[in-house]
Amino acid sequence: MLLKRNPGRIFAENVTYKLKEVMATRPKAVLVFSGKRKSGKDFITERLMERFGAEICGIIRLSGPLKQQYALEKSLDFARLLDSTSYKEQFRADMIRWGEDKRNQDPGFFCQVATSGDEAKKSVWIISDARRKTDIEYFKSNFPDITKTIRVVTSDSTRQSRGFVFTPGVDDAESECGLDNVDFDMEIINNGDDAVLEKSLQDIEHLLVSVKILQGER
Ligand SMILES: Nc1ncnc2c1ncn2[C@@H]1O[C@H](COP(=O)(O)OP(=O)(O)OP(=O)(O)O)[C@@H](O)[C@H]1O
Repeated sequence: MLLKRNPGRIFAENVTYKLKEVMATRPKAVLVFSGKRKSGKDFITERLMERFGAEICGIIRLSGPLKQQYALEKSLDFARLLDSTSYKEQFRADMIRWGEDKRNQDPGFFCQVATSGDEAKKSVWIISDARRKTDIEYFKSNFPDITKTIRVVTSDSTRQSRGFVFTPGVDDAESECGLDNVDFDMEIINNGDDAVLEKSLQDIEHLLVSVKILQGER
């Protein structure tokens, strides 16, 4: 039965039911990737997404919401914070401080914001860029049985061949080194050997079959 449309309220019984369903939806698997700069996190997570399909998998970048939230709270132009003009330079130092303050108040803040969008409605969350222990703790504590941590391991020489140059202040900072001494559920060696990478992707595929997200072997 349709009820009268009323702004801010649910206006049909069957819609109420569907909305509740959406709000109650939780992922069936959370794959949390980390790795050094140029290790291949984006490359591998995009490969996985192509393999399993965008209807099943959402790629979620934890680094995404920082600028958006900062712009929102400070009433700034978000688009201009993203472009390559000098606009963002006026705010860079303050934005870094603001991000640290937010994390100190609530270590899961950016994880929570990043997983509030449309991609988070998919069954499999591919978190492409965990950088801190608190990122991993957030997913392990909120989704204990379904979170798998995956480290992309790549030799320095391979990273250099992909354009990596050690930059003091970046490559020795917490955002690069915060997960150096953590045990991961799985490692992917990504030194450019396709057969080795394929075997790791198959292992992830088997994992998704085992939790009944994928049906049988492809
Ligand atoms: N297995 C691979 N085979 C071929 N090219 C690869 C492979 N892995 C990564 N690359 C290439 O290496 C470069 C760096 O990879 P990518 O951007 O995925 O790294 P990243 O870990 O996401 O880096 P950053 O942390 O700097 O964003 C890209 O050009 C990517 O296409």
